[in-house]
Amino acid sequence: MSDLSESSARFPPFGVDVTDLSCRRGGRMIFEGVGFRLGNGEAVALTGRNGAGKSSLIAMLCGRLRPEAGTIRLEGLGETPLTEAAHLVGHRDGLKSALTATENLRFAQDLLGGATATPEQALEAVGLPHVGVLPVGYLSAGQRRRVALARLLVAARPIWLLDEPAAALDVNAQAMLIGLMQEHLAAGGAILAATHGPLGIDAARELRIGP
Ligand SMILES: Nc1ncnc2c1ncn2[C@@H]1O[C@H](COP(=O)(O)OP(=O)(O)OP(=O)(O)O)[C@@H](O)[C@H]1O
Repeated sequence: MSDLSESSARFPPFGVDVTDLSCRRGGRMIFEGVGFRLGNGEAVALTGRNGAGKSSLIAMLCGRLRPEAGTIRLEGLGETPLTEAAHLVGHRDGLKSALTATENLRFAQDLLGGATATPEQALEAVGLPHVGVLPVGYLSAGQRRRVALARLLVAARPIWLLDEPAAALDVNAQAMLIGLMQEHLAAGGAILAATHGPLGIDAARELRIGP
């Protein structure tokens, strides 16, 4: 696996401030009064039982779901909105099955801007140096997840929002993911990750939502 630390961005000081956030879906209150702050070098492990609202909270941070109440503010990055400061690796990987892994990553790079690693470097970093030419539809679940994670590396964004990022990953790939998260934190990035297991980042704070 290649070391991307030399190409990692150094992110300027920033903070995401979430205050008194409530979520209602399908007419039902999912959570209320959630608040936290996330800044440079910080990781939050978002936990809670199935249906507690973890994916919904991430969707709110991405601007895909409107909060019932509360505020989400990004400070320190000038006019950049949170939607452009954050990378999302969600439940659905968002990859196009007919395109190769390399093409998917090039597409993501063009879309997201802020190019850092090349698609080839990113695939090597996630332990997939040989699958770049295959349509993503041919890849295993764990390989697809690795390609989705490689998207984090082809465009520099300070905030990573990860929804169960270790899903489908084998033990080696879980260690790779922890390494990528550590490099991102060391570069001054921040991570909020919904997880049902340990995140593998010692300094991560836990934010538990729901009952
Ligand atoms: N589009 C929707 N319309 C109505 N209710 C929804 C919708 N999407 C999700 N919900 C409900 O919102 C609640 C929270 O769902 P969410 O996916 O955020 O939970 P989660 O904590 O991520 O769960 P899991 O651990 O199972 O992934 C659930 O009760 C779910 O059924």
